[in-house]
Amino acid sequence: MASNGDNNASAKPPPEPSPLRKAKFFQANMRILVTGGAGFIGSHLVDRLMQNEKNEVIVVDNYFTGSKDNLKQWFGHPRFELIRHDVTETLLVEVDQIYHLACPASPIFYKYNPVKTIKTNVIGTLNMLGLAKRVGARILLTSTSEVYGDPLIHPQDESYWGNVNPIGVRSCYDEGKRVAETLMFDYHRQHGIEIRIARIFNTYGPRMNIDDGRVVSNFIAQAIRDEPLTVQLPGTQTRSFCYVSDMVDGLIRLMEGDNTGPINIGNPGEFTMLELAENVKELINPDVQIITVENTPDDPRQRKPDITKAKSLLGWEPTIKLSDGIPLMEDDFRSRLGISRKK
Ligand SMILES: NC(=O)c1ccc[n+]([C@@H]2O[C@H](COP(=O)([O-])OP(=O)(O)OC[C@H]3O[C@@H](n4cnc5c(N)ncnc54)[C@H](O)[C@@H]3O)[C@@H](O)[C@H]2O)c1
Ligand SMILES: O=c1ccn([C@@H]2O[C@H](COP(=O)(O)OP(=O)(O)O[C@H]3OC[C@@H](O)[C@H](O)[C@H]3O)[C@@H](O)[C@H]2O)c(=O)[nH]1
Repeated sequence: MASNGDNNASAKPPPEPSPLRKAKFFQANMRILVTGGAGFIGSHLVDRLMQNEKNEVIVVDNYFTGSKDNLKQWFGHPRFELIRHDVTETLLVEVDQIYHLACPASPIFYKYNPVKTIKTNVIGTLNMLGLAKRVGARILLTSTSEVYGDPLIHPQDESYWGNVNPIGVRSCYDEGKRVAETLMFDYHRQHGIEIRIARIFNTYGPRMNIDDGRVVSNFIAQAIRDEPLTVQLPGTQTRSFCYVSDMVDGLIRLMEGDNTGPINIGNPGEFTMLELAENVKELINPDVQIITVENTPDDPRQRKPDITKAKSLLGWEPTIKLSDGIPLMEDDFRSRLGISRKK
């Protein structure tokens, strides 16, 4: 039985996987569902999963923040399927693993229709757990560092219960993900479902929406367009940024390993938003201005993952530092914006 190192053993054994898994003469491909697979992290995950020719990948997405364009290299591939589907509706597909990512992640998008964000987190996760129960699939939830809210301990390890405003403008996401984690553990204890929970810290890289609103994409797009970098006040708030290929590696290790989690996956390198702006300015456009602008309510003041568990239980740690990741993302943004580097 998988464990997170704590005493969370389930009452029942997990459901049996498909009989094909035990077939003597026929080795079926691993069928993997990725919800939210047309989004930023999801599409990179799909690319990695598709590299293994023993994997069949099914993506479901409602294209709220994702795009078919992110998956176009796989259209027509015999091991790939794309379904337009909203996870708040039930779904029945025969799969062995479910990577459940579907949920808008950028604050401006998750606040846009907060009731829908809660439904996506709660009803969407219930639906995917129901599917996992029915077909005996292992399911991984992409939870978030936002479950720690505005953390009062630093860095954050997985034993910290968090400091979350239950009625604020970010609660649809923070509390939604907290309920999603609760549902995962209740299905695990009550029905023996094999679960994995990743608590993802801020992730960046190619394919982020250019007008996504998140800080790294904002600063890079602004620097390329010669627009001032908008540091939200006070500018001393911190974040820790993980490059997307490291993130995907961590998610796959978690899925394939024996630990339920929750496990923090993120890069412990910590920067204030002013430092991030300085870094982007230096790397992309030394002439660009940095200005300060108003912030939004309940913005966490500090965030940095303690990744002891990821290191010891998954043998994982990030390999790409911010100063190497920013130029990789710049290349992608320049080609999509059609703005080449100044001579
Ligand atoms: N990127 C980060 O920094 C970060 C940090 C913590 C957690 N996460 C989590 O990782 C996951 C992916 O994040 P991302 O950065 O790739 O975001 P994203 O917005 O690029 O991707 C989310 C995908 O889910 C789809 N989606 C949203 N609601 C849906 C619904 N109801 N039904 C079906 N599809 C739906 C979107 O269209 C999109 O393709 C999310 O669960 C997010 O909460 C991301
Ligand atoms: O233009 C900007 C945008 C943002 N910021 C600041 O940058 C920091 C990070 O903001 P982002 O919007 O990128 O992301 P947040 O850290 O608030 O939320 C993020 O973290 C956890 C994930 O689950 C969420 O999906 C993700 O968006 C905040 O302090 C914000 O005030 C700026 O200074 N300027």
